[in-house]
Amino acid sequence: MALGSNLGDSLAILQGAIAALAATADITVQACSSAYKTAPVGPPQPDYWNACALITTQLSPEALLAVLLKIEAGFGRIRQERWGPRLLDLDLLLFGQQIWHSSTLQVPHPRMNERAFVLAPLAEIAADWIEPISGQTVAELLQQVDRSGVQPTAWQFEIDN
Ligand SMILES: Nc1ncnc2c1ncn2[C@@H]1O[C@H](COP(=O)(O)OP(=O)(O)OP(=O)(O)O)[C@@H](O)[C@H]1O
Ligand SMILES: Nc1nc2c(c(=O)[nH]1)N=C(CO)CN2
Repeated sequence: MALGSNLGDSLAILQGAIAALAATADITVQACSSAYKTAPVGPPQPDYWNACALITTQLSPEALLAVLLKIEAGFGRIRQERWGPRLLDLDLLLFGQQIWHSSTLQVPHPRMNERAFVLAPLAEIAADWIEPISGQTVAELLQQVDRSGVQPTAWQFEIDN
């Protein structure tokens, strides 16, 4: 899954979101990318901090989405404009090789293949994962996008399940 924040103390918020996931029953955080500083895609807004986390869960994709939305709300996520700045954004990218299409949930995330701010951190922890619609690995997808707006950093997140 993808984490993003461009309001408030973003690194602390992302760390808090990881801790909230680890503290959720039925969710184990297996790995986390380092933090990436990324230029905003979409309306002019502050730079983002982005990361990706690899989790295992017993939850269904829909139940997992509900957890993500609850954690976002817990950090004061106020939905103003689409693609506008936010304290915390949690997106489900892949759920194994499953493909989901409902009114509230599309997996794989429909815009992940064009987003260097997603693919760069994701390739750090899941380079060999296959995106089931294109059949390509995360590493291959990353090769196909412009990474100029994505800056890796040495910032590591703590994981304590
Ligand atoms: N894979 C997914 N991960 C997270 N939310 C999803 C997913 N698929 C659909 N959604 C739906 O998207 C809704 C809007 O999410 P949000 O406003 O955060 O979009 P966004 O993050 O601004 O834009 P984008 O979807 O391009 O990242 C959520 O309430 C959720 O119901
Ligand atoms: N750099 C960057 N740009 C974005 C991001 C994000 O996480 N990082 N999220 C968006 C809406 O999901 C829109 N634009």
